[in-house]
Amino acid sequence: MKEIIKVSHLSKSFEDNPIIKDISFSVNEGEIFIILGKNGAGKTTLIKMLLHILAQDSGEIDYYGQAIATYGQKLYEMTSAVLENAENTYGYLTAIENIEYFAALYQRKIKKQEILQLLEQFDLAEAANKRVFNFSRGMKQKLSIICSLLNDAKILFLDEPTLGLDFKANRDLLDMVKKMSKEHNKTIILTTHQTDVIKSLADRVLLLNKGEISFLGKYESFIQENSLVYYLINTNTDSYQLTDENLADEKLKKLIEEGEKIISYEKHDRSIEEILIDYYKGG
Ligand SMILES: Nc1ncnc2c1ncn2[C@@H]1O[C@H](COP(=O)(O)OP(=O)(O)OP(=O)(O)O)[C@@H](O)[C@H]1O
Repeated sequence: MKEIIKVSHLSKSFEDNPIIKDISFSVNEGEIFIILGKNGAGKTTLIKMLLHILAQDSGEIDYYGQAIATYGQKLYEMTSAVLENAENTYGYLTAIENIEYFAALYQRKIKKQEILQLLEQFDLAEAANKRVFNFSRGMKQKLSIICSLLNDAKILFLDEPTLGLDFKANRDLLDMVKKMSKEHNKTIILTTHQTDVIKSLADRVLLLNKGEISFLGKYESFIQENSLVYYLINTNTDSYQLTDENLADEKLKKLIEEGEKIISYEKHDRSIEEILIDYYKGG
């Protein structure tokens, strides 16, 4: 697997407040790499450094073995980004005009038919000729994503891309991201708080905690290493959680002997939500 981004000993503080502390990792070509961490963990800060929008205090970021600073304008041909709350679209232009504008910016010829198809795909066809300042947040987000896809960049950064999207748009976006990675070999670096996004997309995850990496590896390993089976007994007055099956059986017998009314007795696998809550509590 080809390594395309290499981050070494990266650090960043804001007003003496360390946000990223000496982290190192690399991103491989064609993978979907998800950066996780609770609110304020430094995900957006990290992405901005990877895009050279924000300068690091120390450490190196290399693209294809070459320092990020040497790329200049070329970095913007190689990468594309939809940042959190970013208003990359223009309110006084219509949806079609925005797409035409961005296509021209990226020197890409695009036919009206193709624009309409893109809008259709994201359920924006009806708003094609409406000015964007009247759009809802979700509609603007969808249009931003369409525009970010126009430069055909090899590396795509998506900061909470599904925020504000309705169910269908969410599903369409996940399908599209998966297709870009698996069929078009694009590298996707994404942040999200939504576990359906992690579950359906993640090849590898990086978990930021107090500015450090608390997990880096394949999504399957993340789940396996943190997996936990437990047994849950619910009575009409209380609930008991035990990790050992024999102890759970004994507890159940005892409760029955004591005359407790058992509502349910279930085996559970710890979910990704529970795993992340535990990590985030620790940070
Ligand atoms: N320009 C800045 N000046 C000062 N502090 C900043 C600046 N940008 C970010 N921070 C702080 O750095 C920390 C990390 O912010 P960041 O936006 O990277 O977090 P995040 O992981 O993306 O959070 P969220 O999940 O809420 O989007 C926060 O405490 C934030 O207040």
